[in-house]
Amino acid sequence: MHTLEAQVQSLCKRSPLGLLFDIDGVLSPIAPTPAEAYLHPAVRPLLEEARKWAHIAIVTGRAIESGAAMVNVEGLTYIGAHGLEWSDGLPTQHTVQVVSEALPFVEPGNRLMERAESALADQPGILFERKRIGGAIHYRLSPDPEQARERILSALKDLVEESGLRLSEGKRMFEIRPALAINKGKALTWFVERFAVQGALFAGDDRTDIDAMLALKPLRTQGIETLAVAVQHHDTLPELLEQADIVVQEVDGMAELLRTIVELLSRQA
Ligand SMILES: O=P(O)(O)OC[C@H]1O[C@H](O[C@H]2O[C@H](CO)[C@@H](O)[C@H](O)[C@H]2O)[C@H](O)[C@@H](O)[C@@H]1O
Repeated sequence: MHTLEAQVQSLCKRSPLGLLFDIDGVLSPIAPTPAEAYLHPAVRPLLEEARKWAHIAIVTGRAIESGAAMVNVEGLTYIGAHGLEWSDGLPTQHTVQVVSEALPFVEPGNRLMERAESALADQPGILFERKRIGGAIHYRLSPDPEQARERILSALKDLVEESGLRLSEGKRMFEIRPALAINKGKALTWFVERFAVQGALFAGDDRTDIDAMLALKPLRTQGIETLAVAVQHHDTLPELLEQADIVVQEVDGMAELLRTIVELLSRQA
């Protein structure tokens, strides 16, 4: 069994190196609402250092503009909406590319969010987060989260099926997404190919991050060294932990791991 340190050391020797991070629950502690979430204070300076030696991607379920505004480091690849939106650098300074297959879902996604807002208008503690395509329906602030979850599911099930979109689930929220085979796994594979990286680390904490962890596995057969990092919280899914090579505790643990990576890379340089 390799120690965490040995695994990280071995990965950091690979060049080019790719480091890919989810945001919420990984670089940013979970907050009551999306707008209240902020980057862990140690993370920004560490990413600014790490980008000197590695290709870095921020792979988030948030709309790209929202995720990038939180991280706010130039020179990284920003990938939003689970792989649908891309930007080479901060979207305030670079063009956002939207995956072309997703464009026909813009209007249906808007309509579905409108219908969801009407259908759930009387449900307390629900927050609607609009995105370019579809959006998220949060129930973290609901007085009875389990009741709210069931109510959202039953209100949306038929609407979603009729619309050609799909529902996915995250922490205390549902997401309306295009019914396309584009996810964080696809995004990770594209990023690895694009920069021809020989080592790739992905860190995630939630259900949609499992796609990215699974996408690391076939890379190993191509000789690419990979590391799947699970950031564990009280509510972490066992399915995510099963796919992880290493587990760190909470966002503090992630920040510590990032510090270790930066120290290793700077020593090598
Ligand atoms: O892929 P991620 O970067 O982890 O994004 C996943 C979703 O994160 C956000 O929601 C989650 O974090 C919020 C702030 O901490 C929290 O209030 C909410 O309960 C969580 O589900 C974001 O708002 C979503 O758009 C992302 O899809």
